[in-house]
Amino acid sequence: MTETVTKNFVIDFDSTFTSVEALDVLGAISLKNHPEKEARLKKIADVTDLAMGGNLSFRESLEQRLSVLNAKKEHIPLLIDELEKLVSKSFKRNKKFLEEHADQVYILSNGFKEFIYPIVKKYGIKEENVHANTFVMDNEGNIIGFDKTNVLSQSKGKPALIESLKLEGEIHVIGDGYNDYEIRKEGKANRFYAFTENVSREEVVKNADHVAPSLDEILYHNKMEGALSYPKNRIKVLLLENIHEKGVKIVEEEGYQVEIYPAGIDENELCEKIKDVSIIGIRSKTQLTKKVLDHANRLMAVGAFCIGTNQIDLAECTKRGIAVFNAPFSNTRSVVELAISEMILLIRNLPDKIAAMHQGKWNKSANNSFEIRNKKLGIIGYGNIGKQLSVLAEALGMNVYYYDLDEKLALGNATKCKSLKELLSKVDVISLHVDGRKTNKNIIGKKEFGYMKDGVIFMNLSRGHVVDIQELKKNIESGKIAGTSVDVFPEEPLSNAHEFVSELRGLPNVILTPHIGGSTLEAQENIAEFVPTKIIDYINTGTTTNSVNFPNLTLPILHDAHRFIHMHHNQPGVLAKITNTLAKHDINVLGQYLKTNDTVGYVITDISKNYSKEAIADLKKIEGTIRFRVLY
Ligand SMILES: NC(=O)c1ccc[n+]([C@@H]2O[C@H](COP(=O)([O-])OP(=O)(O)OC[C@H]3O[C@@H](n4cnc5c(N)ncnc54)[C@H](O)[C@@H]3O)[C@@H](O)[C@H]2O)c1
Ligand SMILES: O=C(O)[C@H](O)COP(=O)(O)O
Repeated sequence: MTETVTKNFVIDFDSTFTSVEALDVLGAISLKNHPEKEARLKKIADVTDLAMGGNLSFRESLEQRLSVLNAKKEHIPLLIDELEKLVSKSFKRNKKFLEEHADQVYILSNGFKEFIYPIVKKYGIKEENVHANTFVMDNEGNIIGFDKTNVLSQSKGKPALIESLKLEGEIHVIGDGYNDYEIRKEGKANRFYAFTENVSREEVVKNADHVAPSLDEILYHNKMEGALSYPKNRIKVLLLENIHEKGVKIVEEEGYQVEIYPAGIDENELCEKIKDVSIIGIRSKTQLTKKVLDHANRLMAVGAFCIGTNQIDLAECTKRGIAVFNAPFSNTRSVVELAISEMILLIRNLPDKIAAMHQGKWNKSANNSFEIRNKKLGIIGYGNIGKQLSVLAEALGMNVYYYDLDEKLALGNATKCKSLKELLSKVDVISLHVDGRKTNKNIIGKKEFGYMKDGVIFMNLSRGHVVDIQELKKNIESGKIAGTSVDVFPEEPLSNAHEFVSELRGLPNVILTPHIGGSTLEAQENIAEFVPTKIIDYINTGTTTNSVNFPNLTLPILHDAHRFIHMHHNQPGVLAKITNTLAKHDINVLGQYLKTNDTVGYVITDISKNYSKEAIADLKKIEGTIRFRVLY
């Protein structure tokens, strides 16, 4: 039989249990109306930093800080109120762990018991396990010093105190300061965790046995059950292509490790970078090919921070149990506004007129300038963008015609065309809004240009490969097409530093834009909020709402239960095998959810917490299993 060793957790208070230095907060309270408030607060913070980095003796720092604080007894309840709100997030999250392990949890602080104990007792921590300094006050309640006989007010006080406790078992110290590391340095602890959730000090991190960005990490490292099945700081996120800062902030605040990159990266580089990444965020440029996915050993989710997902090998993602999310509506309006503006510019021949003006040519004339009112607009692809364009164009007085592969409801007075040929031969302005599926390659080529009316306006804001560029060029040069706008190209530069190469450069009445249909700040902000929220929900609860490749399931939040997430190839008998395995291991099912699509099945089982490791092993072994994970 293996003997389990008792683990004692010795936790620092300031900037560890709480996210701040208590004396800084006390200073903000006690110096509220003091004329030297700012200078004194700065002095307190500077002195704290010097001491925490090991560059000033603790006693000296304490004396200096108390002397400028001007604090009184009556400030202490106010300080407690403030600090209660500032308990570190991962300590708040793991309250249950602290309560359940109250005998092994100690607070060891050079701060003051008068405010520490009232806060930590709410987390089940015992008074006798709280070791800290105590204030000395005068008769009027002014804080005039501290108990100098307390070992914690002396240099190397923490190791000395730990020694005096004569704890049985291992001692694991958790803290952000050099004085916490000193316990380990003096040989009084088995491990020192540099706690970096609130502050990271080079000198401390450098000496740590383990750097812990959260309490979850420490519990996971010790194989102890905390609030989370997996520490968020272990989840690496790679965000490419200049994703809006709001998106970066959301994933950072979730506690993930985030790396950002301003542009797209090529396949080989991506193969390297993606190896230990759990979540990748891309836009339209980054190609997530089978080769890249072959290197993605840990990938759980892909966020397409755009509408199109043709740059992602969705089938391969599904096969590997990687959920893909996009932002299906967040930039729709931006594309439509650009399309409207461009058709007005083109029908009035403005690109050439504007260019001429810049060369000093004044060409005032109504020749080849028309209104869009009463013109026929042909929309190819009547999806979200196509429909939105239909509504706005009609409001401007256009007669709308559309063609879509699928049956679509005609909005307003729009007229459905039975074939692409019918649409192309009827309309004055053509706007392409099909999706980027592979079979849409060159759907507009020689034959299709041949169906179009002379003097037509042609616009592509969908995907580059859907138009045969050589044929487009010929038809512009021949004058058949009177005006063109192209926002998307078969080959696009990887970043703003690369040259844009295209045969369309320099042609008359042609607007070329650098794939910016969806590039408005409003759209980018909406996308940056939408996509991470879906991914975080998926990671935390298994919810797949809005996933483009997984069956969509919206799941309840887990309360006091564990969740088994089983993803498998859609083949007969898997659900029965899951049920049998659960029964075989006597597992109490609290709820079950199932959804399948053509290729995969997604089964969620919420269960009581008691189950064996063998049950998990058996569930993973079920034939057809793609991915299995446990959440709590
Ligand atoms: N330029 C940009 O910056 C920008 C921004 C956003 C979206 N887009 C692109 O715009 C396109 C449309 O986006 P959406 O949100 O409307 O997509 P969507 O999926 O809602 O609509 C696409 C529509 O095209 C139809 N379709 C597909 N192939 C067709 C074909 N060969 N003939 C006729 N109809 C066809 C589909 O049935 C669907 O109704 C996508 O390619 C998207 O990637 C570009
Ligand atoms: O699919 C999209 O939403 C557009 O093509 C925009 O892509 P982008 O985010 O790369 O500009």
